[in-house]
Amino acid sequence: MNDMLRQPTDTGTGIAPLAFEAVTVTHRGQPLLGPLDLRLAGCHRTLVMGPNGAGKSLLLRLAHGLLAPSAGRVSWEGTTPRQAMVFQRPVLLKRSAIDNLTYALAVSGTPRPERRDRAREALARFGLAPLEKRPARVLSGGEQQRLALARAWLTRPEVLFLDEPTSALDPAAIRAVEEAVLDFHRRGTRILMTTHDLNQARRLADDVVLLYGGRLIEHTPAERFFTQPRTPEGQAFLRGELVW
Ligand SMILES: Nc1ncnc2c1ncn2[C@@H]1O[C@H](COP(=O)(O)OP(=O)(O)OP(=O)(O)O)[C@@H](O)[C@H]1O
Repeated sequence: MNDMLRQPTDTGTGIAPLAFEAVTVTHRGQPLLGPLDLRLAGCHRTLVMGPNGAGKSLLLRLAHGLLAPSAGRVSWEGTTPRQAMVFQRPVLLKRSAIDNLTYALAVSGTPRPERRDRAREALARFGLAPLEKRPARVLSGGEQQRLALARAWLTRPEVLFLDEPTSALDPAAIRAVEEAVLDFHRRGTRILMTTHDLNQARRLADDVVLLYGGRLIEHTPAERFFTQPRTPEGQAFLRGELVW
């Protein structure tokens, strides 16, 4: 095939859109989320915001396929992309930092001779080189989060989900996570991330999804959301007045 005609692989433009259609989640007959419709396309950084209990984590878990909707449909409009998810409290194996990474590489089919070098590169990239032999579970919160990001980095996800990845971190660690998010995006990864931090959302978002009481209130370009939110709920949220 002529190279000029080939779809670029590093811009994220080829990532299948993700569609939520009339999606609801109920628990013992009680509605938790929806019904909601949402479509995420392109290679954007979408920040999901809303008060405690609004349904942000549910939305991410649905998107990543960790939870099935009670009704409606969550589907990729095309080839299901490679995905990774980073949680507020990282889920790490009871092994050394480097072994957490070589294990992920083994699972993703990387030949054994390449694994250690690639894991070391990722550790260095996330400032963890001196800690490679340390048990992952004794790392500090910020170090664990960087290890989780390093692991995600190695799998070259086309879509990265992050659920409140910085809520327990100090300012330097928060900055490291935000820089990593920008690096993923520069490499062509679509980002879907929840946060409670308005300033963080201002720094990172291309567009904002606002949830409130399990309902999708608005999905708005960031520039517009932070200056002229479309809804009264959006306006109240920015004033810090939207509570559960
Ligand atoms: N497995 C579950 N069983 C029952 N209820 C659940 C379950 N998971 C979530 N919920 C409820 O669904 C609602 C939305 O939860 P979710 O975790 O998505 O909120 P959130 O917006 O991420 O909140 P926070 O900002 O506090 O993390 C909450 O009322 C929660 O109690």
